[in-house]
Amino acid sequence: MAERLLVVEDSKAIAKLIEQIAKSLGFDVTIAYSLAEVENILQGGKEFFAATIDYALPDAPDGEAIACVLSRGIPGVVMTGRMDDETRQKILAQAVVDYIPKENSQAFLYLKRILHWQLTNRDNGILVVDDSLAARNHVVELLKRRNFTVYSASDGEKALAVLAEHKNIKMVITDMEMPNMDGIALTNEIRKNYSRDQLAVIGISGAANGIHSARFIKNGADDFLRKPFCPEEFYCRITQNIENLNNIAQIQRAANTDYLTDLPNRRAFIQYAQKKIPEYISNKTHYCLAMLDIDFFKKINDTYGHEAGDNVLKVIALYMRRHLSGAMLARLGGEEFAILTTGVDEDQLYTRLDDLRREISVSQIPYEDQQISMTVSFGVIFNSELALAAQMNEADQALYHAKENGRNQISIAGQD
Ligand SMILES: Nc1nc2c(ncn2[C@@H]2O[C@H](COP(=O)(O)OP(=O)(O)OP(=O)(O)O)[C@@H](O)[C@H]2O)c(=O)[nH]1
Repeated sequence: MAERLLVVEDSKAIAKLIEQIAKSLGFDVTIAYSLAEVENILQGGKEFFAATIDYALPDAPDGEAIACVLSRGIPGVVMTGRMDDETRQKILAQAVVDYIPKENSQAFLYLKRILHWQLTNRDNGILVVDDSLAARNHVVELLKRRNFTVYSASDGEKALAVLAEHKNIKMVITDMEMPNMDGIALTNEIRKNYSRDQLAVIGISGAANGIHSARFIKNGADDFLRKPFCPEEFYCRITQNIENLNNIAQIQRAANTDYLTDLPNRRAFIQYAQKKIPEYISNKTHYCLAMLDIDFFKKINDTYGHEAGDNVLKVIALYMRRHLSGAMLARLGGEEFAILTTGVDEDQLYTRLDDLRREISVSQIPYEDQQISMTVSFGVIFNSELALAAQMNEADQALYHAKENGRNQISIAGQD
């Protein structure tokens, strides 16, 4: 269900603009043009995910609407035409998500980013580590305002336990001096298991000189904040580090994914298989590595066109996902796919592959006013202790035999 945004704004033109921005992010929008309307709407009992609040309204010239909205527990972003320091201080003294000076069109682009973050930040876990309850609570409260999922710990040792338990944590904000394990030791421990691509660490210290910031960074932290810090600086650093991580994750995903089928690509398959196969061997887990190749795919392209061929590749990927959930499925390139999967025994693994083969062989893919039929062949190797490259080679040889023997069948490596 769409989240609801309350837009408090006396200018109809600006309210319309904010409404458009919010709708582009999927919000339902309610507009209030005055404080009286805000009170009226809030009495109606509707739930609001967040609000944008114009600082000056005809019946609330001095920011009175801010307190009214915040008192209902609605996170508020203040929009203001005033740029003076007194107004800024007055706004920041309240628990607002942010304030945006309405200087130019950049203000509305920034508002869009803020609203987007409010929606997506809940997927980002942040762990706050500080032995001082008051300091910890202050940081936790700032993060909650921005809708992050927040965890806390009172020292480095407890922090490591929380981190191990919650896989959604993307950032650790740690104080320097703490009993049991201080911030530097914690950062060091974290870096033994989590790379900077996976987890950001921000150090905090009250020390007047810069010695701690340098130590934090040299021990693997990504950034540093000196106490006391103002909320604006805090949010800028948090957001920048989280955005960096998300950008890296996006790039990594793109580098490991086949654009057409959205399956892992060859590189991702090899990386995964190289890690998993030794585990299967040492745990004596039954597994197989299989190559799947579409039969006479060139003919499908030649008969129906390349676009129809692309569609066939996508459908094959769908069938694979449906039949082999939990398996590593990849498109190696062209019309060749790879499967790495575990099972109860060889028979069960074989049956699952054969079910997939059979379903594909009776399926028909509608294309324009025609139906495309297709079959696939498999080469498979079971429970091999060979190196990955050799196993892939064996499975390829078996696939070659399946093709030679008439296609639409499974050929097992090592069997004639
Ligand atoms: N539509 C489409 N075609 C592709 C893509 N990648 C490779 N192909 C085509 O896949 C076809 C593969 O042809 P062949 O290697 O001769 O194999 P085949 O026709 O399936 O014959 P067998 O494998 O022997 O059954 C070629 O025509 C490629 O152009 C793709 O991403 N999309």
